Amino acid sequence: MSFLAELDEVAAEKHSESPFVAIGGASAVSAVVEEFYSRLLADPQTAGFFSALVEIDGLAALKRHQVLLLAKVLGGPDHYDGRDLGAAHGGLDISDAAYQRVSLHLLTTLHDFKVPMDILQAADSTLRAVKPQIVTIEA
Ligand code: HEM
Repeated sequence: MSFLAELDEVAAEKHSESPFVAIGGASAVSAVVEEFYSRLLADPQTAGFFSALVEIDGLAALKRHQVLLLAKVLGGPDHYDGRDLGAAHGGLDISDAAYQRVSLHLLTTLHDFKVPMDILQAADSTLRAVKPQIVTIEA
C-alpha cells in the first residue's frame, strides 16, 4: 500500500474529525505539497536551497516527509519519520527573510486549495512556533 493510502486508512479509523480529513486527506495534502515545492523552486529567493536535492531525487524524499509532517500537524495520523526540524535545517543558513518567504508560500498554497480560515490560522501558529528551529542566521 502506498504511504498516502495508508494515511487515509488510518485517518478514516482514528482521525475522522480532523482538519486532515476535512481538507481532503492524503491526496489533497500531497497536491498541496507538490504545488508548494513548485512555488519554492520558481522563486529565486528560495530555489537555491533545494537545488542539491532536486539533483538527487527530484525532492521525492523531502516531499514525502513534508506530506507526513503536514498530515500530523493537521491532526491526522502521525507517521512522520523525518528528522526534527532543528536537525534538518541547522546547516542551511536560513535567514528570517527566507523563512518568511517559505511560510508565505505554504500558507498561500493552502489558501489556494480552499483550506478554511481556521485551519490556515492554526497552520500559521505552527509555522511561527517552529521558527526558532529553522532560522539560524541574522541577515
Ligand atoms: C517554515 C517552516 C518549515 C517547515 C515546517 C519545514 C519542514 C521541513 C521538513 C519536514 C523537512 C524534511 C526533514 C527530513 O527529511 O528529515 C525539511 C527539510 C528541508 N527544508 Fe524545510 N521547513 C520549513 C522551512 C524551511 C525554510 C525557510 C527553508 C529554506 C529557505 C527550508 C529548506 C529545507 C531544505 C533545503 C530541506 C532539506 C534538508 C536536507 O535534506 O538536507 N525549510 N523541511
